[in-house]
Amino acid sequence: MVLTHFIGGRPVAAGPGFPVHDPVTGLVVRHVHEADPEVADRAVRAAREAARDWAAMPVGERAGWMRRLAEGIEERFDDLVAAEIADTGNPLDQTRTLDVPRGIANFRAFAEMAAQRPEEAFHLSGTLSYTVRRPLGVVAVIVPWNLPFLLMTWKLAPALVCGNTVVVKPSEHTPGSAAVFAEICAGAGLPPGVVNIVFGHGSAGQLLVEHPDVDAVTFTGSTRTAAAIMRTAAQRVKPISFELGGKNAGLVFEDCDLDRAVEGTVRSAFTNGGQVCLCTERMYVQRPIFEEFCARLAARAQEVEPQPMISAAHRDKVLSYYALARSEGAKVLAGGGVPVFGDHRDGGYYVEPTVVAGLSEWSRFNREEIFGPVCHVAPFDSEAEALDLANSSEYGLAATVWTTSLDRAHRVAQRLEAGQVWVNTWDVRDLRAPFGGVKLSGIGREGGTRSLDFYSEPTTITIKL
Ligand SMILES: NC(=O)c1ccc[n+]([C@@H]2O[C@H](COP(=O)([O-])OP(=O)(O)OC[C@H]3O[C@@H](n4cnc5c(N)ncnc54)[C@H](O)[C@@H]3O)[C@@H](O)[C@H]2O)c1
Ligand SMILES: N/C(=C\C=C\C=O)C(=O)O
Repeated sequence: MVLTHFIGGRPVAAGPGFPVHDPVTGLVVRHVHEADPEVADRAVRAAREAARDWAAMPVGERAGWMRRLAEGIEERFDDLVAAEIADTGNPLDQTRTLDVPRGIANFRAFAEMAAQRPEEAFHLSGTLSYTVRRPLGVVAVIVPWNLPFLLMTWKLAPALVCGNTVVVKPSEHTPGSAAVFAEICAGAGLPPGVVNIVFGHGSAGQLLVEHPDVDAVTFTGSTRTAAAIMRTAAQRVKPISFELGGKNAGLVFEDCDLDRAVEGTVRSAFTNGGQVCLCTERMYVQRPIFEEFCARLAARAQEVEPQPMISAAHRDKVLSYYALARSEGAKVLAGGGVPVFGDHRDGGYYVEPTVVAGLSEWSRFNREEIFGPVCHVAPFDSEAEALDLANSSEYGLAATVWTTSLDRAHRVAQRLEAGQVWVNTWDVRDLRAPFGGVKLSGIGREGGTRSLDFYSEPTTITIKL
């Protein structure tokens, strides 16, 4: 069975098929149709045809549709979990407690935020100005493979509730949960054409970005791809929202709760095999506790259950950084290679959770996003030095600070060049808060009213009273 596109509320089997591999075993888990220009155009046309009626629907009614989609996700929970695991090899626990539940949370959160959002009004010299908001129109939603369902629904919920229709292009590595979601949309009776899903590689995404009838692009993925999308979108000055790569820093001060700092770093460095844009790849530890922190993190890294990389190519990329570290004289405190299981997983794309030290700040290892279960640990002496080290990156997505000093927590967090700073915790997400990165980590913010601002355009109407 080849996964079909979902256009105008119906399955569409068109375009050549391509294989998707199970990262756990390396075996082919499914085949998917690749969208060609005709398929992409058909999907955009279906979205356009549905756009007027969907935009005209009162926001309260659209919020009701978001709640129905959340119910549909709940009803198909196990199918979504199975599809996500088949494509990503993610652990069952993570998929059941994070990946799929966040899909439900995304739809419910944006249903409430949109339905309750006030409009603005201003009195001035005998006039009243008020705002109304209109959707952008047809939005291309292009998403990556690392948290496929979470990230797709993070974009879909606000885009839809604001009255846009969408054409989604999931990653070529992880089509399964999007295909189940298509069935959920059809099962809920969502008006045909409101959600369209086309599969394929980057070229399929490019077809959407360049399509003249796509009004805006929302993208989560690598900074490199974003640059290509930006060049294409620039031809028609399309609004873009970018959630991109990171090279996130963690600052561990000597006054921290060391148990919490070590456990928090185990999570922030190794969750999802380090394949989360928010993961920490650069750790800076105040010198008095540097040796103890390294020893404890290295010991814990050896207890972490290895998780597969999404593909053989990505596994090889991560291993190339392990080799680079060794070639540059790094001290490998834990991991650094490929785990041997002696079972079916030996055909998969696994790497060892790894901790290294002793590399220059300017090593490629410490400058480039690796996107694997690995971090480098370096000492620092002063707070100012720690901030300079953390802020030296071209990226600025997230950071963590470990300290028991309230003054230091606020002072340091406010000086970090990042879109999100966690203090004594990691990856706690309030969906109402702005989310996104600075520098090479993104353009714009999503989350809360920021998402509603991106997915709709205000008109100011001024009336003589
Ligand atoms: N900031 C965030 O919230 C966030 C979240 C998850 C992942 N990421 C980043 O995503 C990257 C990993 O994901 P990835 O490897 O799938 O990224 P990627 O950029 O290779 O691909 C992302 C998506 O874009 C599509 N694509 C590729 N080339 C395209 C083009 N020229 N035009 C249109 N679409 C194109 C891909 O098919 C895929 O669907 C990492 O850099 C990670 O940091 C960021
Ligand atoms: N966008 C979000 C997470 C991004 C994860 C990056 O891999 C989210 O939690 O809403």
